Amino acid sequence: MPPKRKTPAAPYTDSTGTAPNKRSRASKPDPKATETNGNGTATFDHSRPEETHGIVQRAFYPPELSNERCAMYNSGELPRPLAVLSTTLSETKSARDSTAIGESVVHWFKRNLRLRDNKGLSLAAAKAKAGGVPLVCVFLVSPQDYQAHLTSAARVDFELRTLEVLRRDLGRLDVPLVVETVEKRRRLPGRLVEMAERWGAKHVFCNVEYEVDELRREESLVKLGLEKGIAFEAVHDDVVVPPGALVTGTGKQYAVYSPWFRSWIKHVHAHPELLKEWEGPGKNPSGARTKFKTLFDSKMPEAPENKKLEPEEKTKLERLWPAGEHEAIARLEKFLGEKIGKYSAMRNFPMANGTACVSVHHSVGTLASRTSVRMARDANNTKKLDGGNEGIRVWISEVAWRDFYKHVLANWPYVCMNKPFKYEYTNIEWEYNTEHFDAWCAGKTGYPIVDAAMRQLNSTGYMHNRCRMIVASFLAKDLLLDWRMGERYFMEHLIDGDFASNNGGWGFSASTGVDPQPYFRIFNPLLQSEKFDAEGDYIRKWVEELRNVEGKAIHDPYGRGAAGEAKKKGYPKQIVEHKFARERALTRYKSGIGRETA
Ligand SMILES: Cc1cc2nc3c(=O)[nH]c(=O)nc-3n(C[C@H](O)[C@H](O)[C@H](O)COP(=O)(O)OP(=O)(O)OC[C@H]3O[C@@H](n4cnc5c(N)ncnc54)[C@H](O)[C@@H]3O)c2cc1C
Repeated sequence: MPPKRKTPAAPYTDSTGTAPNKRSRASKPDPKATETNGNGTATFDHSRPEETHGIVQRAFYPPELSNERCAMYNSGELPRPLAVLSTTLSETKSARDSTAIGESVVHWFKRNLRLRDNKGLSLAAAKAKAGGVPLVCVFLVSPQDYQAHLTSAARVDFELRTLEVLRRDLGRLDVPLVVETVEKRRRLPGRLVEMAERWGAKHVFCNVEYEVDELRREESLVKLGLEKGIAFEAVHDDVVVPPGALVTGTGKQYAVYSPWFRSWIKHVHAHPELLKEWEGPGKNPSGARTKFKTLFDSKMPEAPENKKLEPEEKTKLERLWPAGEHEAIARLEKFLGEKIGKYSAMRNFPMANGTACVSVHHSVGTLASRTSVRMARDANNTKKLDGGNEGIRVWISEVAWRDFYKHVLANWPYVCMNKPFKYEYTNIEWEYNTEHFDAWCAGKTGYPIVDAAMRQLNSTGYMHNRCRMIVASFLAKDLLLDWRMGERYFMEHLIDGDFASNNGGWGFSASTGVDPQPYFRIFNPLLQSEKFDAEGDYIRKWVEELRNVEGKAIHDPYGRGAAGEAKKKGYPKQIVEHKFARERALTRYKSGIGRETA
């Protein structure tokens, strides 16, 4: 039975932020509605804030993991899901390798919605070609996965638009793309195997996803497949360097970015094949269209009801974020040709338009990070990842952050179970002030830079990286709200929502993640505003109430002589005072760390 709680479609406000932001209230689950989980058993614990505030989604998951179990993942007493999948793949290798070709080969698209440079697809196409059989492609829409993973309506829409492009491109090669909705997520592996059987396929390929649910699903598919005589292959594609490949001198996984990045560079230079471009699929044998006629004719499903955008939101996002891999490559080429040289100098200024804006493509997989890194390397005069053009070097190091957070996710899987990387920080006593949370969501905190950023997110599904850091720090440190509420809000609104990068970014900003900086590094929102939006243009763009405010008053209208104008336009006063909030955060963090788990 599907979970009862519905996550409403994310509304997109205009730049005034005055459109009713239903979303912020709706993000808090109705306790009554979550009494029943996906398995039909009542498990909601009203005494636990992480449940009442929708951080742990009991409709899909067990209660918050204990610190003791986190420690067991670290000590190896509990096996990591990626290790379990790898073991199953190696134990079944000979059985899979000796599986006969069948009548077709299947590629299962997930977050890799492109033909170009797609490892799983390339291997599937090569297998089909060698066996002289058609390639058949499939994408399964899973509404329960969208809910469990808090996928934003903007992203669902982007995915479906991308699938249209993919289907058109595959059709030109006489390759069918079947897109089908599977209502119950538990049914998904069985449905995929049924489809393969129906198409006479003995080989199914996909690219690995590193979230725990997905790794476990892939592992079950390897076993289930073999029971039915089907070889299921899951390969590394979403990262440049597969998780686990980089270890410290003492054989441990890196938990700090800088040494990890030096090791990443060395590894990629030593293994240039990691950046090789995977060949795209060729044309299917003649006869594929006749044999699979019904598959070519199948209809594209609509977004699930609770993930539908309003028509005007849809039109706006289509214009802002055109879908498909051709658009992704065009954006990347434009950035490499025109902007990358100044990336290092401009990347921190939200109004500078100095970044690539390709995160949605990396996230949905219309662009492989491998492709991005290779193309940037080739544009460098050293033809290497380091040295040469500073902008290129720095941009590659930013794309590498994406790999880094996937490695963190694979190596510390409890970050995917609502626990912070520093799990001992679970015990910090957070505020669960819903008025503050709602003000943050709606961009009405009285801190113009925070409000501008939140309104950019609510309006476009995107926020500049510097602003993501500012608003995340503000939520966790100034409002002292449980950072996981902010993490959730981001996932429900970002078009580029990616679990690993989002969780990593929030952990970094809340000092609960893989950041060697201590918790007492607290952003001052006013100083951040003055430094990164010195003229206030970003604020004026997004906070309509302050459009007429001139000079330095834009950063703090009530404190710098623009109170009359701000009040007249209905702009709120600061909901907390930074100095007080900073001291409160320092005290709470200090006393929370080391406290015994409840
Ligand atoms: C609190 C917080 C939450 C975030 N949530 C997400 C998220 O859900 N999805 C997401 O893709 N990024 C996330 N980021 C990272 C970053 O903000 C975006 O990737 C970036 O703003 C995308 O813009 P761009 O494509 O112009 O980036 P560019 O600066 O051009 O960088 C190129 C690419 O490198 C990768 N990248 C850059 N910075 C980071 C980073 N800090 N972490 C991981 N990858 C990075 C992205 O894939 C990006 O497209 C988050 C950061 C923070 C601080």
